[in-house]
Amino acid sequence: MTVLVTGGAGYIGGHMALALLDAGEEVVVLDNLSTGFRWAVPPEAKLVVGDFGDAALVDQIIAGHKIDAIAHFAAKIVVPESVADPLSYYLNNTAKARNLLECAVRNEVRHFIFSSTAAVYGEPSVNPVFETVPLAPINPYGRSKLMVEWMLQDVAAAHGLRFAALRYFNVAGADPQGRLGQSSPVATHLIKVAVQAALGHRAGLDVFGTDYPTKDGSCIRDYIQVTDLVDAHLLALRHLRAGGESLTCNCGYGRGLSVLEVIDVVKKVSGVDFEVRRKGRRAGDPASLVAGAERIRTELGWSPKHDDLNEIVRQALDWERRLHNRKA
Ligand SMILES: NC(=O)c1ccc[n+]([C@@H]2O[C@H](COP(=O)([O-])OP(=O)(O)OC[C@H]3O[C@@H](n4cnc5c(N)ncnc54)[C@H](O)[C@@H]3O)[C@@H](O)[C@H]2O)c1
Ligand SMILES: O=c1ccn([C@@H]2O[C@H](COP(=O)(O)OP(=O)(O)O[C@H]3O[C@H](CO)[C@@H](O)[C@H](O)[C@H]3O)[C@@H](O)[C@H]2O)c(=O)[nH]1
Repeated sequence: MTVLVTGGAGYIGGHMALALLDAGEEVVVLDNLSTGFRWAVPPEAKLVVGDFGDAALVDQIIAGHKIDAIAHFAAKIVVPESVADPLSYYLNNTAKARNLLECAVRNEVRHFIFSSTAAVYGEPSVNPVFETVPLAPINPYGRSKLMVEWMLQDVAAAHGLRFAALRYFNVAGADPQGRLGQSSPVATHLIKVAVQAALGHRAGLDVFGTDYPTKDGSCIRDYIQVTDLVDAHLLALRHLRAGGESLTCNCGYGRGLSVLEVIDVVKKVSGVDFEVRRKGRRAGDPASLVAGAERIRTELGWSPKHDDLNEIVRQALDWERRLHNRKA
């Protein structure tokens, strides 16, 4: 059996391709390389360069490779961009996901793993936030993803497909073996940006908002290491293949860290006191977002192995150095 990984040339999908191959699975990556990289796809995986919304191409891949599961990572992921250009998010993340689901149904692919996001919660009134709270995304990115969760529920009810919708909190770190990491030159993620500042690859860091109602005024997030995250996908795949019910789970540690705390750890681990500028709030940022993290442990037996922020930052630093050297 073969797993189709959409977005497998990107950050998280690339780690998933590695993890699947490590587990002895066959992997086909479908990626249009809009933000991903050809070199990020492991050589043992087959790479098809194309669009996951291209139904004829997806039909052909499924038929040609005995695909029994689709792990759907491909998406546009930048929240402020989704505010400025919502229709491109509803096309890429929602409308094309509908086409992909139609292909899955038509070709009787029974298992579907979807990269959802904590952005479906919007600005939760209580943290940690559990899967059962009412969903109220506050930006087009979150809405474009929530609509896919709804489609999955409806498709699962009507057809023989079962799904795992995994709501990632803030993904960080890199492959512990140093094979891959976050590679986008324009990434906006806090740990990535802080590490680049520490290595002198960008001039310092702006803290977006220090007047939030939090312990130190900066935003609180739940940072999950990328290998721990893809482990959850392997467990979800096993669960679905064993006949388990569809499920929706938060993926986080249940631990809130402030922006300023993260910056302190990056400074400590790197040994560099880079410039930090206190700026105004960034549009669309909720004050706190921490996972209620029990369901994934009880439903899938998941337990994290890399939940130490020092280790996560070390991995991100190591990867950033490698990336810089490979470009040089
Ligand atoms: N990074 C995070 O912190 C985070 C948090 C929550 C959810 N997610 C979700 O995880 C998934 C992966 O995110 P990432 O951080 O690896 O992003 P990424 O940009 O590194 O990867 C996305 C990949 O999808 C590909 N892609 C985009 N549109 C495509 C299309 N139409 N056809 C084919 N390929 C296409 C890109 O080329 C890229 O390789 C996304 O669905 C994202 O919404 C990420
Ligand atoms: O240069 C920076 C970058 C970020 N931040 C702050 O750091 C926090 C985390 O920001 P970021 O790393 O950009 O992540 P989020 O905006 O929380 O979004 C991430 O996490 C969400 C789920 O929680 C996912 O849906 C998104 O795809 C993913 O980018 C926020 O308070 C930002 O304002 C800064 O202060 N300075």
